Amino acid sequence: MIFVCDVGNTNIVLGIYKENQLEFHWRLETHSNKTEDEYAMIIKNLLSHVGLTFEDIEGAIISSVVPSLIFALERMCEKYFRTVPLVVGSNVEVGLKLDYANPNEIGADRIVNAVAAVEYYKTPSIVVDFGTATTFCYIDENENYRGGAIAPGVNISTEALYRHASKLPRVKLSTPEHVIGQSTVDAIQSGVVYGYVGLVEGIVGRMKQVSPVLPTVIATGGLASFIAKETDVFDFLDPFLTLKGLYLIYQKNKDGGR
Ligand SMILES: Nc1ncnc2c1ncn2[C@@H]1O[C@H](COP(=O)(O)OP(=O)(O)O)[C@@H](O)[C@H]1O
Ligand SMILES: CC(C)(COP(=O)(O)O)[C@@H](O)C(=O)NCCC(=O)O
Ligand SMILES: [K+]
Repeated sequence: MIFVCDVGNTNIVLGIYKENQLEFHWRLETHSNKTEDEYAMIIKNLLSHVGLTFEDIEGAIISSVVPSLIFALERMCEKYFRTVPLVVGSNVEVGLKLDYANPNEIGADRIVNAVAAVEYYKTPSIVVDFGTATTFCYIDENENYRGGAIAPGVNISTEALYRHASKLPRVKLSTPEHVIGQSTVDAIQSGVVYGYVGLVEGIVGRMKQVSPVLPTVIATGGLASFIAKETDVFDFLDPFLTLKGLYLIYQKNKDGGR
């Protein structure tokens, strides 16, 4: 079984692949100061809950946009799974041309998403990942990663509003009944939800305008299903795109590609 793990700024999403299928998946809170031992014990419990142990894990791959956790999770794999994990970004072949001023700068999650998009969907494509940030990545018809856009995420945008305006409360992320809000809470929900839908449709629309062929638009990330309910801009909703990409990269590299 193969352990796949994507560390985002809010959540760590992890899964177990067995015979090319994602058999189990879980979501943990990201704590950038947690140690390899702490994460190992959490994961030990999750595995045991589905009847697995560390010994069942034959290989591992990690992508992380939180640098301090790369080392901890690498150590965890070595110490508890007894396997050296592949880490996206360090000597791992992803099989995509990265057309970016400095390719080392690209978030590992964005690269992994692009790998999965190329494998599972028709290019050109736009991957929209709704996490702490919302990222948009354009992959052209020659399967080149061409960059994209990074916007403040849905939750942190809402958070900023409540933190910086004394009279505005923290509100639950929820679609209001009307765009014309009749209370402060309704008005904030309208601004956040419809504002965000506008942002997404706007960026995707502009990317379509500069794409020679109509791109396939794929949504992923923890908040994708929430936004997808409010717009028809997406062709596909694929919540596990990042884990799928990790498994593809694992397979490309497992036999000494490193
Ligand atoms: N099981 C879930 N279903 C729907 N939304 C979720 C779920 N778990 C977390 N979320 C939402 O997704 C957000 C995190 O999205 P994610 O893509 O994991 O972010 P990041 O990659 O930046 O850590 C959380 O803040 C939460 O609001
Ligand atoms: C843009 C991101 C913060 C998104 O991370 P996430 O929302 O998944 O936590 C991450 O991909 C990142 O740190 N990228 C580096 C900059 C870049 O991709 O150009
Ligand atoms: K992510």
